Order: sequence, then structure tokens, then C-alpha cells
Amino acid sequence: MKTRAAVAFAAGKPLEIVEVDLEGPKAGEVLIEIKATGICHTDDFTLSGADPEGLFPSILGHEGAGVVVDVGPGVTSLKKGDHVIPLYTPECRECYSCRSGKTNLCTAIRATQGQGLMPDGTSRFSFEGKPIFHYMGCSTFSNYTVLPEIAVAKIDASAAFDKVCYVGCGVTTGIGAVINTAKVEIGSTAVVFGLGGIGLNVIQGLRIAGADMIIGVDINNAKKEWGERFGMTHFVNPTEIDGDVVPYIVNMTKRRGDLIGGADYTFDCTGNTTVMRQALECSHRGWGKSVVIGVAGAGKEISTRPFQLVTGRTWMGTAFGGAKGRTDVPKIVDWYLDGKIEIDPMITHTLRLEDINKGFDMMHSGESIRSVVVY
Ligand SMILES: NC(=O)C1=CN([C@@H]2O[C@H](COP(=O)(O)OP(=O)(O)OC[C@H]3O[C@@H](n4cnc5c(N)ncnc54)[C@H](O)[C@@H]3O)[C@@H](O)[C@H]2O)C=CC1
Ligand SMILES: N[C@@H](CCC(=O)N[C@@H](CSC=O)C(=O)NCC(=O)O)C(=O)O
Ligand SMILES: [Zn+2]
Ligand SMILES: [Zn+2]
Repeated sequence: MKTRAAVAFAAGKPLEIVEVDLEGPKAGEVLIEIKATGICHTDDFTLSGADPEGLFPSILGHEGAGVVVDVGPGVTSLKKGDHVIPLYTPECRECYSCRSGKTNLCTAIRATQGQGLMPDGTSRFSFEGKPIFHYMGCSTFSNYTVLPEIAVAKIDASAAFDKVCYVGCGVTTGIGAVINTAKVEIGSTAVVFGLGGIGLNVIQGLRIAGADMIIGVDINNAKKEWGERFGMTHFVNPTEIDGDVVPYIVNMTKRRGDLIGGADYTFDCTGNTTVMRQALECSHRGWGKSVVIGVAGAGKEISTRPFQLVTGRTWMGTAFGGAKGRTDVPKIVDWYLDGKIEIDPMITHTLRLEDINKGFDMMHSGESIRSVVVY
């Protein structure tokens, strides 16, 4: 079949809208008509050329929602007409990792997915007879795409595609980082560095978890209002304070009787390795937990004095908010439908596929929180 897609032909180049060829689903795979897709900073990270797994030409996009239009042999959990969200972290429930109960990082197809291929080692996409790579197993910047059954979450059919596509990455990552990874308790103090498409969902996750001090940190003052909209109690722009942001925040989080200060939980949602260190070091001596969500390019490393860890801080990371996609994504969509979480205000721009490059421009300028492309 033919399908319209925004293709990344080379790193650092704008996406090109072309008609590509798409093979139908093979055994254990499903064909999905994508109805809407968000543009996540990670798409930009890969398009920039900083992703060591970045391959070109490829069809990016990993934050989509759509409808099953065909299933391959052996598919049992999905049928034509199901409303679904593609998963860049699948949930096979059979591999060593899925059975460990210790991680959401299913390893059933990660090796081929990292090579831009389907589990059988081939691509379903081609252009002018040459293969085009898949991306994060999803390629939601194509109107039609093929995924393995284990990488597809079935959702409530009443949910609006152009809103719940965001659950395919940003919403689940932000809220999951709080609930699954950090396990934030009621009454905690927390600091969120980076108030964008992920950070705002960390803030709403902290609100749900009952944190009573939520400090947002961003170099863009326009994000202050956004943070307050979702439950932030204090805002800090590190470029506008005297001195270093770490002692500033440590002092802010000093509670009655606490001679030291520091936040119970901190989160990096910037991808900046200096910020990651700041987030760790402003967490509380003895028990502070700092969660790295941001993605940094090849060769980037984090560092701190071992003393920071020796004195009781924990540095951790999260992928997709620790969520098991086929189990948790439908639940998060239901939370949205039940009004427990908000999505709509964060979808600041809705674009046609032809205008997808404007979505990246608005991400770079800070004008958008989340742009969604509708087909
Ligand atoms: N671990 C995971 O599973 C996931 C990781 N990510 C990563 O999370 C990061 C954030 O993604 P988005 O929220 O979509 O990006 P975004 O571009 O929407 O937001 C980033 C925010 O950080 C702020 N910022 C930049 N530098 C800063 C600094 N030095 N100090 C304070 N604030 C700063 C920006 O002003 C912006 O508000 C990216 O690195 C992305 O790749 C995204 C989704 C899932
Ligand atoms: N290919 C990248 C990997 C970047 C990364 O950490 N990806 C996150 C999701 S970011 C979504 O917006 C993730 O879940 N990784 C888990 C995994 O299995 O890769 C690189 O190599 O830097
Ligand atoms: Zn993402
Ligand atoms: Zn698995």
C-alpha cells in the first residue's frame, strides 16, 4: 500500500512529506492508521543527529494514536477497528525482563528496534524501492504504520486521538516518573527542572501524589504560568538569581527544624547534563532521590562527587515513566476521560502533516508545549 509520511532523509534536515510504500502486517504484527501524533523533544534529538541509534532515512514519531485496520497471522489481542496507542517500550509479558517484575523495559524486540527494523530484521517501509527505517518501533509520522502486537495498547474508543496521543510518551513519562519510579509520598517536597512537555506532566503527577511543595525551574519565564497551571508552588529561573541554583533551592526547601535543607525528590526534564547534576545535588542529604528523565546525546556524561551518594542521595533514571505500556497506557487514558489528569491545555498547536516542521520550530523557540499533527 501507499501512505503519506514525513520522512527524515538526513540528520539536521527538515522532514519531507512524500508517499512511501508500506508492506502489510506479517505474523504477530498489526497495521495501524495513525489519526494523530505528538512531536516530542526526543524526535528532535534524533533528527538533530545526536542520537547514537539515529538512522536515516527513517520515519520518526513515537507519540501517536489510531485505529487497527488489519492484523497479521497469529494476532489474538487486537482486531480491526480497535482504538490504540503505539508503544516504543513494548510489553510482551514473556521475556526475562517482563517476567522479572523489576522493570518495564521489555527486551523482546529491543535489538531489532534499535536497528530501525521489525522483529524479523526487515523494514515494512520503502521509498522508490529503497528501505526506510522504522523509529522507536512506532514511526507515527506516517499515516499508516506497522507494529508488533506486543507494542500496541488498546484504549477506550471514546478518547479523542488528538489528545490521548500524548499518553504515548509525554503524559505517561511525566506522571509515571513520579508514581512508578520515584514513588513520591504525600507531603513531599519536589523540584522539577524543565517545564516543557514532560516537566509539566511531572508536576501534575506530583499534584496527584500529594507533594506539598513543587518547585519548577526553567530558564524561560513564560513557563512559570504553565507550571502554576498544573500545581507548581514556586518558580525559579536560574539565570535570574544571585549565585548557584543548588544552594538557592537547598535553602528554599529547609523545613522547620531542618538544619540542612534539600528536596525529597528532584527531576531532570531538560536533557542537560549540568542540570542533571544540579538536580541531584539539591536533593536532601540522607534520603533525596533524583530522577533523570532527560535524554542527552552520544558522548555526554553525568558527574558528581561520590560524597553526594555516600551521604544518602540516590540517582536514578526512568524510561517511559516506568510504565508497562499495554497495562498502564489504557489506565492513563481512563484517568484522562475521568478528569483525574489534564491533557488538553498542553496541546498548544494542532498541525497538518504538511506543516510538521513548524512544530519543531515552535519547540525550539519555546512557543509550544506540545504540537500535535492530525492526519
Ligand atoms: N526518559 C524518557 O522516557 C523520556 C525522555 N524525554 C526527554 O525529556 C526531555 C524533555 O522533553 P520535552 O519536555 O518534550 O522537551 P521541551 O523542549 O518541551 O522542554 C524542555 C524544557 O527545559 C527547559 N530548559 C532547557 N534548558 C534548561 C536549563 N538549563 N535549566 C532549566 N530549564 C531548561 C526549556 O526551557 C523547556 O521548557 C528531552 O531530553 C526528551 O528527550 C522525553 C520523553 C520520554
Ligand atoms: N536511542 C537513544 C535512546 C534515548 C532514550 O533514552 N529513549 C527513551 C525514551 S525517550 C522518549 O521520548 C527510552 O525509553 N529509552 C529506553 C530504550 O530502550 O531505549 C540513545 O541511544 O540515546
Ligand atoms: Zn517522547
Ligand atoms: Zn518483554
